[in-house]
Amino acid sequence: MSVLDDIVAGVREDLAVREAATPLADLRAALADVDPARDPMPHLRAPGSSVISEVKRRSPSKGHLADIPDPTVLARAYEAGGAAAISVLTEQRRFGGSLEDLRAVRAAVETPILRKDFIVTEYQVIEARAAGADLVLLIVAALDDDDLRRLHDLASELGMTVLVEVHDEAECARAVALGAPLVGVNARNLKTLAVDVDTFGRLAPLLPDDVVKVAESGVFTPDDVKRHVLEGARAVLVGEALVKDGEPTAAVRAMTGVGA
Ligand SMILES: O=P(O)(O)OC[C@@H](O)[C@@H](O)c1c[nH]c2ccccc12
Repeated sequence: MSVLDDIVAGVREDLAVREAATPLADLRAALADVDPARDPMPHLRAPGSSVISEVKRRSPSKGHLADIPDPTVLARAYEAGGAAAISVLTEQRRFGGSLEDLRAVRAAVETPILRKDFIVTEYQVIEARAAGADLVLLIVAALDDDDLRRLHDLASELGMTVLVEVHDEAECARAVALGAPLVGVNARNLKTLAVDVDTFGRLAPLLPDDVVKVAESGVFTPDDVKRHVLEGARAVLVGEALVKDGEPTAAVRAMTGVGA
């Protein structure tokens, strides 16, 4: 079983527990009371690099990264640095996240919030919106074309923006066929978990000009951002470098507006 399959299997087990506790009909009813989704696209399309700053405690590849006892403190620091969006990992087993983190962060800032998880069912999309998420991640490698389309359309109907994640040429073609306006190229190979920083530059030319392209994983410095901007990135998604930086506001600011 690949690492991704393994993670998704755990996600499905945890999901079954939540589904038993909160029926889909209750979640749908809760949508009526939720703040409308915030649109990250104007900020992402603005000149110069944008940063999607991630709240990430640990990962399968790196293990422990940061304790983050109060994610709202980190989120406010990201917002002060000018983050275009804040990504909150909600996967529990491997990344130490939760929907509770997402709810707390959403209430603490005005910045659009991305639910970063392994979304494979409609329940998770509705759950994301009910928790306040403004964006959801859909990982092409984890979905067949029908599910990708269905989940993409559902998220859009709920007013959310979808970040479609690709890792290779074939997945790029699937994202293009979907018509996704926001595509993230993850430099981390989901089979080996190794980061290849050349991935973005290799895949970006396969995506249409008007697609907002996000370079994900392995971005540590403003120079890394500059390189990806020259390769066609509008934004970078950064986790490790920011959660380990003692001055996250300054770190986000230094990665913002590169190439403007
Ligand atoms: O910590 P990094 O190397 O800056 O990476 C952030 C982000 O790209 C990474 O967390 C990520 C990209 N796609 C994902 C999908 C699921 C979980 C995590 C991810």
